[in-house]
Amino acid sequence: MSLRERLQQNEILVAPGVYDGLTSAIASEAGFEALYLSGAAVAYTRLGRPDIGLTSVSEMTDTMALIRDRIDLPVIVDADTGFGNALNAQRTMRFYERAGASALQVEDQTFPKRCGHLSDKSLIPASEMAGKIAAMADARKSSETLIIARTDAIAVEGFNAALDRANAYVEAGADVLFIEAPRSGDELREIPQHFNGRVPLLANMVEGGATPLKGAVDLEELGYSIVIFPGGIVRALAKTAGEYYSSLKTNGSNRPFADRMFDFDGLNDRIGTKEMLAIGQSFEGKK
Ligand SMILES: C[C@](O)(C(=O)O)[C@H](CC(=O)O)C(=O)O
Repeated sequence: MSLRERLQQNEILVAPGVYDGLTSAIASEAGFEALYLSGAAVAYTRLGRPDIGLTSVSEMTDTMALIRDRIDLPVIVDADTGFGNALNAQRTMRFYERAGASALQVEDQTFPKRCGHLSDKSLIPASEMAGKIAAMADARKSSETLIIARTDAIAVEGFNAALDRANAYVEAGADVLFIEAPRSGDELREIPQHFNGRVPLLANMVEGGATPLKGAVDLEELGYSIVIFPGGIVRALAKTAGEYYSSLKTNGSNRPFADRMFDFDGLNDRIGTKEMLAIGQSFEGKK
């Protein structure tokens, strides 16, 4: 089922953040129907840096291609600002689509962007963003590749201006709206009331960010169609990694940490080593 078809169902789509083949494989095994390739998660893990526009379109495209080679689920990919103007955004559309993206999320910040939950953001004019969305729609090979328009206006121009921008982005051809960082339960509630089912809405849950955290059931009830949990996996893994390395440094051995990690077979089971080797052998005429 395409992402577009899935969004016609009433049940909210929960897309966890991923950033490589391993996280995608594990998330897919956990039973999710779609994944979110988070720019923040790529910046955090590959660069060890904040989400402030440092990652390139090539790094994101490579990551998308690796994920597509590993799993079959629809992947929503973070395209940040499109990595420049409308022409850059078209190139990003072509790259991501070829790498296997099912949806691109593009935002109206100036370049270099910053995480929507950091302060001091700035925006391009709404008309320029509308042009970027139209340019991306023009560049896509398949109308099944969705354009998710994000506005960061709440923090910069206020709540009503964000709604105005979002309306303009739907006019320009956005398939889904992502109003970034509502600051209260009221704002979170008012967004679906305003759009009243006219366009699917995405909610973004960032642990410790500007928006009160809600679960998928509550967000579905409010009227959201998609919820992403983009950076949760990195926050979980970074905590474990810190504890793991300090335990190894202190103890000179992984024995005290053994019940918190896979052993050799455990990890191989997780990533399907046996099955893969068997496929390889079958092509070598050994079985
Ligand atoms: C959605 C987001 O753009 C991302 O890169 O995943 C980030 C999330 C985060 O920083 O945790 C965002 O700007 O909200």
